[in-house]
Amino acid sequence: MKPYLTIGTRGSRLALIQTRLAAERLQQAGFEITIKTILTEGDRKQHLSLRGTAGVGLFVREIERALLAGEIDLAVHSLKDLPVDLAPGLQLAAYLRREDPREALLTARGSDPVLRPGAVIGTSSLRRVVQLQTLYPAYQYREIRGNIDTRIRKMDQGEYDALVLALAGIKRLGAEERVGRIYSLDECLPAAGQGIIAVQVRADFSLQSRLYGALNDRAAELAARAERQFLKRLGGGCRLPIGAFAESGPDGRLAMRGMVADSAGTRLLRHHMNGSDAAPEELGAALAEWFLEKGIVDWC
Ligand SMILES: NCc1[nH]cc(CCC(=O)O)c1CC(=O)O
Repeated sequence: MKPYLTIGTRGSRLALIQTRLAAERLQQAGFEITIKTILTEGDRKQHLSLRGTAGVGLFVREIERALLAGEIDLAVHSLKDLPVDLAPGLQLAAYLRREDPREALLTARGSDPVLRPGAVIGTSSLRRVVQLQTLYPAYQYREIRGNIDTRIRKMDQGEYDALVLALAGIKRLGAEERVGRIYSLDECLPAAGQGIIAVQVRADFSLQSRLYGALNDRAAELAARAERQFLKRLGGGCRLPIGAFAESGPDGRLAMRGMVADSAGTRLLRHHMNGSDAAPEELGAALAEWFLEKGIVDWC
């Protein structure tokens, strides 16, 4: 196998940091790495609302096209931005160790999370709004677009009093000093795959197994497979706010929680189940089944 690999990634600062994490490990494993940045439709349309199905895969399709065309050998993604259905012929070969999956509140001063009633909190995620608005009803949640650095700048300019963002991205960007508080998983379940970096490749068993050996974290893989199966079973065109988090414990156990709400947040269900790390997809599917039996399809 050739020791040269070209990695494709989005060009955002976070995407490049994540790609370098993977690249350094591959260099240690003896590969020579070139990084190629790819402009995606999502990057071009930063200002548009990505809520609903319109946003699915916007950050991914051009990268998948480059993979299929052989312009790159692997792609590094934030798993939560990857649609459950990858382009035909492409697969995930490895999952990097999960960064903290929780959500964080960022304020301009970082240390002071006490906000006045009516404070404007920027988030683009309905999943975050429906979970947080019942706990913190005094705040106004307003949509915000752009990559993380752009969002922080908008807050510093006074457009927002605070932001809710994935702690994983904040940590990787080294912006922890902005974090005013961290929401527990009981307060706000993350998006499926949040905090996990995934490596996508063409079907090529030899490259896949070498990437798996050099990069894969088993706990992240189990969580990713359970959480993505949960999404897949709930999916089918209708985009309700969905949270999911799976964690492997002792004795081969896999524990998972899920949250599904309607888009107004008036109906919100949470449930958890245990399964086996020998069958992460089964656990994700069983948990999804519980929600489907509650009739969430009628919430679409
Ligand atoms: N949707 C954008 C996105 N994709 C990945 C991350 C952060 C890193 C991660 O969750 O792995 C973010 C920013 C955010 O949601 O705050």
